[in-house]
Amino acid sequence: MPQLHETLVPVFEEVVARNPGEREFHQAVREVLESLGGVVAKHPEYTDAEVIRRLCEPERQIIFRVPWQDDAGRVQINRGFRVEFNSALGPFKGGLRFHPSVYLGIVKFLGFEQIFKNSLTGLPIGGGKGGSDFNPRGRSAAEVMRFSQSFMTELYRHLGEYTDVPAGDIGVGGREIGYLFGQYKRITNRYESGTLTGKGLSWGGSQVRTEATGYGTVFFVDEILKAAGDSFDGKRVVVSGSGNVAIHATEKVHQLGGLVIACSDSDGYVVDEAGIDFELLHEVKTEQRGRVSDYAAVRGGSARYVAGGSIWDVPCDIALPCATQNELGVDGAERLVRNGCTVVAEGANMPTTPDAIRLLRDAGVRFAPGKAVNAGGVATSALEMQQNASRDSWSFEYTEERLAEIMRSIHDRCLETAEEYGQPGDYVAGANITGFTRVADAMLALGLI
Ligand SMILES: NC(=O)C1=CN([C@@H]2O[C@H](COP(=O)(O)OP(=O)(O)OC[C@H]3O[C@@H](n4cnc5c(N)ncnc54)[C@H](O)[C@@H]3O)[C@@H](O)[C@H]2O)C=CC1
Ligand SMILES: O=C(O)CCC(=O)C(=O)O
Repeated sequence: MPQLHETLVPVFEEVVARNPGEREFHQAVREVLESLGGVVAKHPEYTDAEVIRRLCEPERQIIFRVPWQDDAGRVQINRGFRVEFNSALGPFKGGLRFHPSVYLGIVKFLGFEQIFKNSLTGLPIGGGKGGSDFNPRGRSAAEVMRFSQSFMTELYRHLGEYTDVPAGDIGVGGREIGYLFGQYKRITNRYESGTLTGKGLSWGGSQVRTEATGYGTVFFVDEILKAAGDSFDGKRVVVSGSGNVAIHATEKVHQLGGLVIACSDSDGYVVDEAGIDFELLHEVKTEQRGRVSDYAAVRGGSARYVAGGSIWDVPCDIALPCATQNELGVDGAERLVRNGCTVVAEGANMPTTPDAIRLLRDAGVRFAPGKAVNAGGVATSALEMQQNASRDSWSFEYTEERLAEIMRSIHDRCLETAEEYGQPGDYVAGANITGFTRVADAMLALGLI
């Protein structure tokens, strides 16, 4: 494990002691602190003002009961969370995750990552995240609606376009945002569009928000390739997951001349040598709420379903983990390297374990972290807020060009910062230092908050 700068050792020890059992949160904090040695050495003012210790402590954490009734009339109780991590740059901003694995440590790791990601976008948004241990799998639309309404019945009092603005994440897409926004509007008697993003196009949503995280991921990889005089042309790409991010990453890879040959869900993966048909995948996974095994069954011929197993066994030039945290470990990384993969870029949040990241980088694989690569989703959410505030709506083409421009700028600033701190080509250091510096300077300017 890389050493921490001496002033950061007690900071990390304190994070572990004060947040027991929150493994993913410790992991996310450690990964950022490992990049900040050069920054604290150059800028003692950050340590003097305890900026990093303050950054590791959320401004506010909300945990609440979510009671709801299932279709059989039984009472169900879930736990809801919203961690409002840092608002130095703007209102708290970040998605809601509905998944049975959700607990405080997951929400805090996601909220912590979100601070630096949102800072990297250059837009005025702070960091937060929320969710529930509610499992939408197998639930009817009516059950999801009743759950979402109950969730919002508590959460609404903490939200607002200048306070805290949630969006989607795993298990929360356009349907759930609709139920949540409907309940917010009903309770507050305000059509406050800027309170949630990821809305439908006919009721305040933005063009490209649905596609933005996947498209942005691929725009970022395109910049990595261009920086080496290369392109997507003819590249074989493996994309894990098969949800919002994975589907739209697949679509954009195909538009740029690459071929996505595999995708997955938590039960198994599909290899499709003719290229994953993203429209069919969208139909099966998003519309019908099916599995990738259903995709293979409908697609027939070119598609082969593998139950269980690891998608990282599939030989590729570029790997895009787009499913969930810690899904790519040392075994998967070893296989990617052995099979000649040269670029790994994280569409998901923290999908690669620290050991796997080290292995990839030691083997010369260009590795880019989620907080930079997948920032296009939240950036387009901020564009949705701009449109809501000005009662305007932009065209698909204009919004996509803004997204592409933001991703280019994040990419270039990561490389420039990495160079400035003597780590040329290191996207992890570049993303962490660039994201940190903007927030840290704002925290210094705003006094002891
Ligand atoms: N939706 C967004 O705008 C953003 C999402 N992200 C991140 O991207 C990742 C995916 O999110 P979404 O696509 O929005 O969620 P989603 O709910 O639309 O899709 C998640 C997908 O991952 C699959 N999955 C879950 N666990 C898996 C496992 N162990 N192995 C393989 N597949 C698995 C699910 O079957 C599902 O297809 C998450 O890490 C999320 O935090 C990051 C930035 C923005
Ligand atoms: O659009 C947003 O506000 C949040 C997206 C998100 O949850 C993420 O970037 O991980």
